Amino acid sequence: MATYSRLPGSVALITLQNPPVNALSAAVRQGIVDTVQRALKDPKVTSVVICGQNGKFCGGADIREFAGPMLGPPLVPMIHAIEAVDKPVAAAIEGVALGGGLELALGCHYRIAHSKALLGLPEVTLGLLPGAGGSQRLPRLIGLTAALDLITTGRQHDSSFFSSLHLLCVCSQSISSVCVSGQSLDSRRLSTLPCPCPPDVDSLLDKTMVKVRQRSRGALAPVACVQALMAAASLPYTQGMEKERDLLTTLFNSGQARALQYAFFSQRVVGKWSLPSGASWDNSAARTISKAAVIGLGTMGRGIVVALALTGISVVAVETQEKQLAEASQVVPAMLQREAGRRSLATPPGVISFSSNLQDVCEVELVIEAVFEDMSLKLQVFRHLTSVCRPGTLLCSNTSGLDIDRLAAVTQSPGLVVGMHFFAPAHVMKLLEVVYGPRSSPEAVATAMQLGKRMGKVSVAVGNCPGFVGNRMLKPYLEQANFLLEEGATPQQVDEVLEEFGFPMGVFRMSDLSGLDVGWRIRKEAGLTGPGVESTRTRQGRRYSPLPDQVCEAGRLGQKTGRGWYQYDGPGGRVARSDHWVNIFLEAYRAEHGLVARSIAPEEILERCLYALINEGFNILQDAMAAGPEDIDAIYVFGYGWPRHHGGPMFHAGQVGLGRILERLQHHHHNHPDVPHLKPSTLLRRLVAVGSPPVQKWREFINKERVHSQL
Ligand SMILES: CC(C)(COP(=O)(O)OP(=O)(O)OC[C@H]1O[C@@H](n2cnc3c(N)ncnc32)[C@H](O)[C@@H]1OP(=O)(O)O)[C@@H](O)C(=O)NCCC(=O)NCCSC(=O)CC(=O)CCCCCCCCCCCCC(=O)O
Ligand SMILES: NC(=O)C1=CN([C@@H]2O[C@H](COP(=O)(O)OP(=O)(O)OC[C@H]3O[C@@H](n4cnc5c(N)ncnc54)[C@H](O)[C@@H]3O)[C@@H](O)[C@H]2O)C=CC1
Repeated sequence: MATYSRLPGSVALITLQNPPVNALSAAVRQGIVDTVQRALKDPKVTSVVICGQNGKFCGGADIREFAGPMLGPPLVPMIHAIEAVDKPVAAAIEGVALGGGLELALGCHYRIAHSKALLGLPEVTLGLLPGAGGSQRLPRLIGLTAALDLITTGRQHDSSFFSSLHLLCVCSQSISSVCVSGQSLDSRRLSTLPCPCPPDVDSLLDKTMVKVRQRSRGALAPVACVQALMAAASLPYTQGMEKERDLLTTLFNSGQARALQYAFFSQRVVGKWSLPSGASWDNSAARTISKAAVIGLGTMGRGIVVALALTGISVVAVETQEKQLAEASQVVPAMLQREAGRRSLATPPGVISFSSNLQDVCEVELVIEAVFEDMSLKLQVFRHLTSVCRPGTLLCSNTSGLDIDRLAAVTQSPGLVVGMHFFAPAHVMKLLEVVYGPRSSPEAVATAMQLGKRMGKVSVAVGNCPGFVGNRMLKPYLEQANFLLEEGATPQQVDEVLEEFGFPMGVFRMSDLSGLDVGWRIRKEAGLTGPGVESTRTRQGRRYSPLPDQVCEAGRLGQKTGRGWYQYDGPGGRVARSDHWVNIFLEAYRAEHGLVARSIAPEEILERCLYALINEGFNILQDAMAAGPEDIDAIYVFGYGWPRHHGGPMFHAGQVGLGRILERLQHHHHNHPDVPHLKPSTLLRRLVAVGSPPVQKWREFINKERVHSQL
């Protein structure tokens, strides 16, 4: 709702009230319409101020209402009516003015903001465009060039940024006084202004269109945003608004908008974690960490040190290899400086000390181990840590998938051991899997989750199983990609199909970037390859492709060696080019194993890679290794480049139709009975049997089925 009060004198104050962010629900919109009418009718009122309760102006349209029928007064005529009134209306912005909130402010005649307020039009991130006049009013106020950038990226900025664009009349530490009465409002109605455009407007629009198509392949909203701004640049306001409405209607009814809105809420759902034990975010206290240590300063350890230091935590960084230590002590401060600059932090706040002696971690409150993926080495490090650290120190491992319980078992306090699985580069990637074992205490989980949040990560609590959630699902995906090569595909063909779907990189380009030795080491650790293991296409009772092992044996470890599934300009090169060597190698491999190459359709490539991964997601939910589909989807969107406009693998399964996924898995499993990952999961079958409920209902269904022992 919105409340009305008369300030001493002649100012009417309208306060939006809809905690936590005063979103424009039907009730708030009705409140605005009613209170503006009241102010107009009151002869004593000469000006109106609109503000938000609890120091927040408005977080935009109420996203929760998008799923139901539109009730209450529509936003566009409401804002238009405000702009048309003959008493000056000012928006007094504190906290946030986002989306529809900023559009409301653009309909007001004046905008003043607290210096710490955050403003922006993030609709594109929800699969929409600023459809309450924002795409037409903003460029008329700040010019086409700046509006294109803001609307197509959805970026949010503080008041000083918007002051410099003349969007705000006042930006100060206090917004208690506004004096706007007695001046002509003609020039204050943004819909009446021309849209300032640069001389090369067509070229600007063309270039922006190319850029947005490259940046988010297959996403509809950024393209529609550019089209709406083209209309603002070339059409009168009324026609521009018609274009805005048409584009918004198309977007609003698209699966992409539903996917992106689901992704918004998933990110928040995973913060409200709960464990099978009943421990959860609201009943488990977290410790605040101020001193931490990182063990092993390779690829991951360096990034983790930077991520910790950026939050103001003092870090002891330990590395046993002299050369690695010397290199890290040069590289890490530079990485820290660069990242602090990128985040506009004046000076990196945390203090880092480098050491080759594990004894130096004795004073810290939390340790993150990031040594090689080798269980016996990790056990040795954990034994050592438990003997040198103070009692009560949290011991965490960055392992990609090894058993956290085994590590916990060699320590004095198994309850204080959890996995903190970062993603490379650890100071940049948003995802953190927090891995709990049966003995991990709620306090340890809560502390790791909160530490992740402090580092700006999306932290997801996951159970302890090989590969945890993300890598466990990646395994069948990679496996299918390798099988497709055996059957006749090339790395480029597979990558093109996956990139067309929206992944920033196909599976082979991604593997080259991560380093092919990472998986090789894991397969060796699992006894699947290495000296003494026979080079057959069946291992441990199931189909196995030795292709990636043989590529590594040829010294091709990906970008780092300048050769992998592709060739690069040299070690560390970034541009992937197809490599004749790979084609010859694949032909020789197929001949050796009596395989006849066939032409494989893009649909088969996509189905086999994605549905095998999704099927494992259902197995993970069934095993209670993830609390719900949102957890899996957040992991894939934030850690594995799953295109956000497809919501995440589990959401995508719902969009495709669970019946269809089941039918295709059955088909592929029939053709490849020696691939257990293609056998449809029991949970998937159960969901189809009960009529394929929407993804939002799965958590409840799974819990019920578990109680009745159906899973
Ligand atoms: C605001 C934030 C920056 C706050 O961040 P933080 O403090 O970190 O808190 P959070 O945990 O993120 O959030 C707290 C809490 O609030 C909930 N929440 C936040 N924002 C919203 C919101 N806008 N609506 C509802 N709920 C919100 C959040 O979920 C949390 O709750 P919890 O989940 O229970 O924990 C940050 O939250 C943020 O960035 N929020 C999003 C801001 C945003 O994106 N705003 C834009 C919204 S879209 C918009 O405004 C759209 C438009 O302007 C277009 C006009 C729409 C017109 C209507 C549709 C008409 C359709 C016509 C065509 C169809 C016709 C036909 O079919 O025929
Ligand atoms: N590289 C990746 O993309 C990811 C790796 N991981 C995991 O992170 C861990 C580290 O991986 P990377 O950084 O890639 O390995 P890396 O090989 O780049 O670095 C490991 C470092 O640990 C050091 N080290 C070995 N034993 C040590 C000891 N006893 N004490 C101190 N330092 C020691 C090594 O000298 C080396 O510098 C592994 O468990 C890996 O599975 C997790 C996520 C992603």
